Formats: sequence, C-alpha cells, structure tokens
Amino acid sequence: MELHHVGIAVTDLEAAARPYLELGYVREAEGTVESQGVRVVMLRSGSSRVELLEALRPDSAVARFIEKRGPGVHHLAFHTPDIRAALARLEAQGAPLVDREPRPGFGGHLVAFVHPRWAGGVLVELVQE
Ligand SMILES: CC[C@@H](C(=O)O)C(=O)SCCNC(=O)CCNC(=O)[C@H](O)C(C)(C)COP(=O)(O)OP(=O)(O)OC[C@H]1O[C@@H](n2cnc3c(N)ncnc32)[C@H](O)[C@@H]1OP(=O)(O)O
Ligand SMILES: [Co+2]
Repeated sequence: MELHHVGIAVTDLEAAARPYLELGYVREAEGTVESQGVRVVMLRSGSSRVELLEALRPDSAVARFIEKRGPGVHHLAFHTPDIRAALARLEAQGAPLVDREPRPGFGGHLVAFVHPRWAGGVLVELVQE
C-alpha cells in the first residue's frame, strides 16, 4: 500500500503550515471533520501529503494525544482501493483494529485505524479515496 499522508497533531494550523510551505508544499484542501473533532489543512507536494490536525474539542483523539505527548507526528495513512477487504485481511491476521467498519474521513474518503501497538507505537490509518 502506498503512503497517502502523514498526520501531524498541531495546536495552530497556520503556524504549523509555514515550514511545509517553505519546503514547497501547497494547500490542497482544508476543512472540518466533526466526527473526529478536528480542523484539517492538507498540504501537498507531488504525490506527498502532510495532514495538519488541530483539535476542535478536548475529548478528541488529537487533543488527548497532544495532552499526553505534545504536538508531533500522529499517524501514517496508507491508501487502499478496498478498505473493507484490507480490514478483513488485517483482522484475520490478528491486527488490533480500532475500527472494524470504515468511517468518514477528510475529503469524503473512507478511513479506518489500527491501534499503535500493532506497528511499533505508530497509529496506522487506511484510506479509500
Ligand atoms: C481528518 C480525518 C482523518 C483523515 O481523513 O485522515 C484523520 O486522520 S482523524 C485523526 C484523529 N483520529 C484518530 O486518531 C482516531 C483513531 N484514534 C483513536 O481511536 C485513539 O486515539 C487510540 C489510538 C485508540 C488511542 O485512544 P485511547 O486508548 O483512548 O487513548 P489514550 O490517550 O488513552 O492512549 C493510549 C495509549 O496510546 C498512545 N497513543 C494514543 N494516540 C497515539 C498515536 N496517535 N500514536 C501513538 N501512540 C498513541 C497513548 O500515548 C497511550 O500510550 P501510553 O501513554 O504509553 O499509555
Ligand atoms: Co489522517
């Protein structure tokens, strides 16, 4: 599976975007995903994407992450053409799925997460565009 984006937990979207803009990234899209409690700025350079995530609510996953660990790399997201098949395959292998069913992600995509204990402390997101 190809990398779709790197998700980064931030406290200030505009300030966090600056270094990537300096590196030649452009704003591909921005918006809110209420169900995840985040505001998002998606930055892109060629096929590489950086997803900046600012918490909307203190009980969101991103707010809890920042409270425990501070801002920084939050997850790696991988593109799959069939997210339900990918989840079934991972579940059969015993991967600790956070989501057994896909949920709505940014840009109308379907997403699902695998717990960080599966990949050496890295939260993994699957994305079906
Ligand atoms: C914008 C939409 C979408 C997209 O389209 O791209 C997104 O990217 S949304 C991104 C935000 N949403 C999510 O992260 C949803 C999935 N995450 C979760 O469900 C939870 O965060 C979790 C991974 C299941 C952890 O939840 P929970 O167990 O309740 O959290 P704790 O705070 O108690 O942490 C337990 C343990 O896990 C460590 N942790 C938490 N988050 C991460 C992380 N992102 N990467 C690595 N480790 C993480 C946390 O630090 C705790 O460890 P210890 O402190 O060692 O106990
Ligand atoms: Co993401």
